[in-house]
Parts: sequence; structure tokens; C-alpha cells
Amino acid sequence: MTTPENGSEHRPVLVVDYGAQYAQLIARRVREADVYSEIVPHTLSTQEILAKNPSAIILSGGPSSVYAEGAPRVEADLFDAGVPVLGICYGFQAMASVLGGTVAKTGLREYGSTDITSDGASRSILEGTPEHQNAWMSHGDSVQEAPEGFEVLASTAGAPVAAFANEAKALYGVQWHPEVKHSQHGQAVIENFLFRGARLDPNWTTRNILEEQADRIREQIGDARVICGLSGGVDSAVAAALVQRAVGDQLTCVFVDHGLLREGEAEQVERDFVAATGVKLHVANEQKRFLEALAGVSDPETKRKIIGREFIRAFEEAERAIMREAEAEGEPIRFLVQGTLYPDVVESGGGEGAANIKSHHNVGGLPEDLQFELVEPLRTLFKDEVRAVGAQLGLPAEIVGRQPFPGPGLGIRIVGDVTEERLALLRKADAIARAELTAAGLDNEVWQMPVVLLADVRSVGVQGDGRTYGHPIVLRPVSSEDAMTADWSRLPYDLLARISNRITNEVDGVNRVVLDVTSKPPGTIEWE
Ligand SMILES: Nc1ncnc2c1ncn2[C@@H]1O[C@H](COP(=O)(O)OP(=O)(O)OP(=O)(O)O)[C@@H](O)[C@H]1O
Ligand SMILES: O=c1[nH]c(=O)c2[nH+]cn([C@@H]3O[C@H](COP(=O)(O)O)[C@@H](O)[C@H]3O)c2[nH]1
Ligand SMILES: NC(=O)CC[C@H](N)C(=O)O
Ligand SMILES: [Mg+2]
Repeated sequence: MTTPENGSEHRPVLVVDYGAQYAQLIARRVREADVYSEIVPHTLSTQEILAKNPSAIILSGGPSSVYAEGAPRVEADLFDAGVPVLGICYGFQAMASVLGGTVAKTGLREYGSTDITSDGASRSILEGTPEHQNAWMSHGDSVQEAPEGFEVLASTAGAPVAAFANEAKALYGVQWHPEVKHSQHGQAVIENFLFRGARLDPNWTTRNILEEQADRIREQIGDARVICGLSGGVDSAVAAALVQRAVGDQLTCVFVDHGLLREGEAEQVERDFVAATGVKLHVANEQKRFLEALAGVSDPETKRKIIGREFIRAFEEAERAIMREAEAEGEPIRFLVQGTLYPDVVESGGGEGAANIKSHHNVGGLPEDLQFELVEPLRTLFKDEVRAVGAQLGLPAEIVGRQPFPGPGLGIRIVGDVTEERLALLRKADAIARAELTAAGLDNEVWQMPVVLLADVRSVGVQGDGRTYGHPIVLRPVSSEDAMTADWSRLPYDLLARISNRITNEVDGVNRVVLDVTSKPPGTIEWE
């Protein structure tokens, strides 16, 4: 059975999320072991979980205590299904308590780096790890007694049962967090579970993803024509190259110039991508459509929904133009390729059980009357995985290494309503900041650096001995692995000073440059 969402032949290792900070990380570590993994919320019933045909299950950590009222539970019948399970922290405790072990508050909390001692020789999921190892912990409760049929594998000062196993049933648990990099041998524990415990094969590799997705695209599209929204960014470049490989010149790419682009962006798409792939490109000049639709709108979600809708209207328009140009007869083009990634889906609230943080234009911002059938070959991948697929497809490094830029563009980097004057101002400030970052040789040090105009805020300044009452520009350089979490980048002060000087000198209307020093969470990367 294939899982319909990922369209993959691979049965997933399901990570059941109990509200962990690290559910995402667990899935990534499993994928790093070349095994396919997806995250699901703990609100699914055993039946719903098993309906996804998991090859194994990992129960994540979480903030609750299993003995507290209303704490999320795992149903005991999950452990009778013959599917291997690994419990981590809260997941380990939930498993222990439902199977008849005891869990209690110890009074001894262990946060951070902790010494773990194997009981007897290291074995089972600890196979190959030393008798004493250091791992990262974050708990105040612990398993006091293992359930019947389980053997204790390790303990710590605050956790008499720090790891257990029931080999016959392939059920395992650890109190520590093997998924965080600070845990020595963490990856070994995860791989022992996957390869020894669950007996899985490491066959979810970049090459396999690529071939599988190409097959699937062929199956979905057949010999029909297809268009692909191409932005110049990594995701759509990789999606387009994948579709081109699958169905060749049935594909026409559509680049929408919505007037919310940065300086030089339109030219760069035409130059780099077409040069690298030889794909057919249709450029849609839709500045007027977007600016009119956005006039007077300052609410972020409203902006995002408008942009999402107008994108689709622009694709419909482009579809008609392409049919006319090709003097093609017959059915309109039905398929639209988008470079949607897993984080776009999760943040739009499309990951099951996930909150709607913001409607990404290509997911939560789509109009209800969408006529196209979507083709989204990257929908379950993280950015670094997409980059690996792109490299495998032979795309040049300057495309796969490019910093992300959101589809709604400068429209969501103007806090306030979007006007042509404000766009021009922000475009100029952004070009300066990017040029200086590049000149400093730091492009690869940051994940991306949004430049934001606070159009609704004004402050007093003094320029040329006169008073000004201008707008602030915010610099938001961040480092990240996958955009799900991020930290602000510690850029050198002299670089920041140069950017600030140049922006306040060269951009009329800006008299202040500020640096955003917030991580994600609590801030998101973009301001809207
Ligand atoms: N200007 C545009 N014209 C056409 N399609 C676009 C445009 N901007 C975004 N899209 C579509 O929306 C998708 C999501 O945008 P997003 O910015 O997340 O990805 P990207 O631009 O391909 O890559 P990156 O995240 O590196 O910027 C794109 O993959 C593309 O299909
Ligand atoms: O194509 C996109 N359409 C959108 O609507 C959108 N919103 C945010 N982003 C990008 O997603 C990543 C995470 O951003 P946030 O921390 O702001 O949610 C960052 O890389 C953002 O630039 C978008 N990309
Ligand atoms: N990180 C966790 O999963 C913590 C589990 C539980 N709340 C404890 O304190 O032990
Ligand atoms: Mg983009």
C-alpha cells in the first residue's frame, strides 16, 4: 500500500507528536538514516495510525506528565499490532505506564547533558555504544519500574529505568533524546531501532526519491501538457527540473512578475534557469493585478490570501496565453506544478493537528475555486533534502544553494499596506543589504536575510542638520537548517554598520535601521 499523501512506495516510520519541541528533528534523523518518516499528531486513534501502514512508530517527547489529568495517552492496543515502537521521553513514559510499569515524579530533574550507564553490557538499541555515555535529557518524571516482559538496558541518577526493551515484541524506549546532536551516539540508538529492532532497509535515498517521483509524475500527468510556477527559488527550480525529466517538453514554466519582486529577480530567472535547463518559459507581467488587489490591505493573512488567489488567476491567464501561442487545440491545461515543501504545509496548518501559523500562498492561501490539479513532488521534503535532489538532477550550485525568498515577496515585508512607492523604497534597501552581505562573503553563513519596511511606524531623526520623520528598516538575518526553527545570525558589527550607513544615506524616507535579534520560535522568519 502506498501512503496517498507522500505518493511514495515507502511505508513511513510515523513519529507521533506529543507536543515535542523535537518531533521534526526525530523525523529528520530517521530520514538521515535513509528511511522515510512522517509526523502525525497524538490525537490519532490506534486505528488511524495503523491505517497509514507504518513500518515502525516513534512516540515523541512532550510537556505533560503521564499521571496528570487529561495528559495525552497512547492506547495499549498500539503495542499489539506487531509494529515496532520506540518511545522517547514522554513517549517512553506513556508506553511504560500503559503497559503496567510505574512512572512518578522523582524530585530529581535532569536537564541537559547527563551520564547514562548501561545495565550490563550495552545491547539491543544500545548495541555498539559504550557502557558510559553522555546524552541530552529534559525530564522531571521517570520510569520507576519497567512493565512485565521488558528488560532494563540503562539507568541514570534520576532515572532507574532510562532505557528498556521487549525484544520479542520489538518495543523499546529511552528516557533521553537521541535525536538531538548533543546526545553522543544518539544517531546510533535511532539506527539500532530502525535496522535491528524494526529490521528496515535504508533505501530512501535521494536517487530513489528522484526516480520514484519521476514515475509518479508520469503516471499522474500522462501525455497531457503541464505548467509549473517558477520563481527563481530553489524549490520550484527543483520541481520543474524533476517534471521536465519526467515529461520533457509537455512542460511550460510560468514566471509571475507580480511587482513584489526584488531588484534583478526577473532577469535572473530568465538568465540562470533557462540557461541551465533549456525549459520553455512564459513570463506573466501581472504587476497591475496584484497591486490593485492589495490596495489598502494591511492585515497579513488577508494579504496572503489575496496573493494566493491572484497567483492562481495569473496562472489561469498564462494557461490561456500558452494555448494561444502554441495554437494548441483541445482541453485547457489541467496540471499545475508547485514547489511546495513540507514546512509550507505544516505552517499552513495542513500538517495534521498543526496550528495555522500563516497561510503560505501556495497552500493555505489557495482559492476555493481552484481549477488546476496540483503536482507537488516535493511536498514531503525539507529544504536540505530538496537541495540534495536538485544537485542529483545536475542543477548548478548557484540555483540549489540560493537563499529562499517567499512567493508573496515584498508584499509581506511591508508592515502596512502595499504601495508602489513603498515597494520601490524597500527594493532599494534590500538591494543594498544583499550586496553588502555578498561583498562580505557571508551569503553562505545566513539562511536568508529578510529586509522589512515598517511602513506604519515613523520615528524622528536628524539628517543634514534637519529633522526627519521617517520609517525604520528591519534587518532579519537568520541561520537555520530547515526554516522550521531559526536563530538570528551574529553578523559582524562592521558589516551591519555599513548596511545601516548606506541605507540611511541612499534610501529616501528611511532614517533608522534596526536588527531583529529574535529566534524562531518565538518569532517567525518573515514579519507577516
Ligand atoms: N513569482 C512566481 N512565479 C511563479 N510561481 C511562483 C512565484 N513565486 C512562487 N511561486 C510558486 O510558489 C512555490 C512556493 O514558493 P517558495 O518561495 O516557497 O519556493 P521557491 O521560490 O521555489 O523556493 P525558495 O523557497 O527557495 O524561494 C514555488 O515553488 C513556485 O511554484
Ligand atoms: O513560498 C512561500 N510562501 C509563503 O507564503 C511564505 N511565507 C514564508 N515563507 C518562507 O518560509 C520560511 C519560513 O518562514 P516563516 O518563519 O516566516 O514562516 C522562510 O524561508 C520564508 O521566507 C514563504 N514561502
Ligand atoms: N521532554 C519530555 O518528554 C518530558 C516528559 C515529562 N514531562 C517529564 O518531565 O519527564
Ligand atoms: Mg521563493
